[in-house]
Amino acid sequence: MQQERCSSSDRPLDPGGLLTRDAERSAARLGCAAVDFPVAVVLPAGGSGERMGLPTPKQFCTILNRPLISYTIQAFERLSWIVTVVVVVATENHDLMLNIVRKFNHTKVKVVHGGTTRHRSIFNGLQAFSNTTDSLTPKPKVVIIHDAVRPFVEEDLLLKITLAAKEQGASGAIRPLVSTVIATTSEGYLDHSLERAKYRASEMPQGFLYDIIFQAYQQCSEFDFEFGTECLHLALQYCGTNAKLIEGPPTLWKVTYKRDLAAAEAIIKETLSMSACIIAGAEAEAVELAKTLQKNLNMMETDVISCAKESNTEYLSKTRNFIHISMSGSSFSGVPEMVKRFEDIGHARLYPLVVVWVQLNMTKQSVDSQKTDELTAFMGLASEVKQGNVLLYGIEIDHSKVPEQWERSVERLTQITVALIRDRNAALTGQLLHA
Ligand SMILES: Nc1ccn([C@@H]2O[C@H](COP(=O)(O)OP(=O)(O)OP(=O)(O)O)[C@@H](O)[C@H]2O)c(=O)n1
Ligand SMILES: O=P(O)(O)OC[C@@H](O)[C@@H](O)[C@@H](O)CO
Repeated sequence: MQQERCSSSDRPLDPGGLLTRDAERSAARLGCAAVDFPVAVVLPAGGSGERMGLPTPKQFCTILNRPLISYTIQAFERLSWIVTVVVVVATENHDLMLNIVRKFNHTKVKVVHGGTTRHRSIFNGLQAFSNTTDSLTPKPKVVIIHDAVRPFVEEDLLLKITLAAKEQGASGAIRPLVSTVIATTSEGYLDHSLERAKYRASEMPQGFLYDIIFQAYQQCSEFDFEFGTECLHLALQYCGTNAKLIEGPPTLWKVTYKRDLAAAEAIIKETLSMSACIIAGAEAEAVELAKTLQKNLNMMETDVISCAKESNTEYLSKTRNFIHISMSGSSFSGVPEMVKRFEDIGHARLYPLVVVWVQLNMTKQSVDSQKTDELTAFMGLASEVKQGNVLLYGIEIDHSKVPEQWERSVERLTQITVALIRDRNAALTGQLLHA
């Protein structure tokens, strides 16, 4: 079958690195040689998240059943030129962090203990590389320091930060200020305001020649350790190294308050919903419905394939949303087979997959015991595959010879499908909705 896809030139950037695979593509895009020196990462994650106001430290709060820190780790781990990711956690969270490393197969991670402040935690992280006997933490040429609660960091920016740190000794991401900065008097009145255009917000990631930032931390004062918040300042004050500043995208923000967690979830769901694979089978009516659905799903990048066989593995690994169109009467036997293939390639390890099973009824369906049995079996299958992080939904649509009726049904099918893919709500799995 001719594979067809909708164009999606306005496709948003991939802020969480959820879809892009390797920095070499970005290196090529940036026109720069791939990184040919060792680069490591330190993710300070030893805080308690007081401003989040939740019992769980924000770095361990989950989005789609996965801790926030795992998204941040993945944003670095997927890059072939990053050797090690040192995660710095509070002692009491050591085992929790090791469980996350195991569950999500974070192979480049080394866990070390944090300190009472962010600077102390970062220094502890840097010291992990000074123990050269450990093969997992060889001393890097450049070290990237990045708050563990900033899950969205793109390959392109990381390359720019790394190459600038190599050349200049230090580099940091910045963003325009949204609010004006003012100085207050001790009585709580306005003393003066700063000219906003002259200032920027210091964000993460930041990059350093390892020797420079390690030396700065070795020299810095107790006051810096206790009250400081800026690594770039330490490099300048103690090593005379002036950081190159690089403007980053809006998605660099730090998850600090509850609203930030909701925003992060929305961005992740939006990123996961940008594409879909429609499996149509061979029946003419199913193929026709697949093509109409593809046309209607013009906000997504879609492929239509005949069946989820090995030969189409490339499609199965490219998206996390699958719409399986079956003629009524055919059981959903294709679903377990497809889910097994997902398991074999570990496709649902990091993100929940959505399978929308569309049943195209060519004749009016009677609600009888057979139908009830079918529904019960479908709910059972949905419950089973959910264990493998696959969300299985059902939609049935009655074929109609009346064009207007059929068009309305297909429109409803489109809307329900988009809603299920976007929301990934586990509570609706196993249901057989009606378009
Ligand atoms: N002693 C500390 C304090 C903070 N951090 C980390 O530094 C990053 C940025 O700090 P912040 O947003 O202030 O985190 P918290 O200190 O946890 O937040 P709060 O100030 O609201 O308690 C976070 O990933 C946090 O886990 C750390 O590693 N060690
Ligand atoms: O002060 P907090 O610990 O809340 O957050 C740390 C931030 O200040 C820091 O990540 C950036 O400003 C870059 O230095």
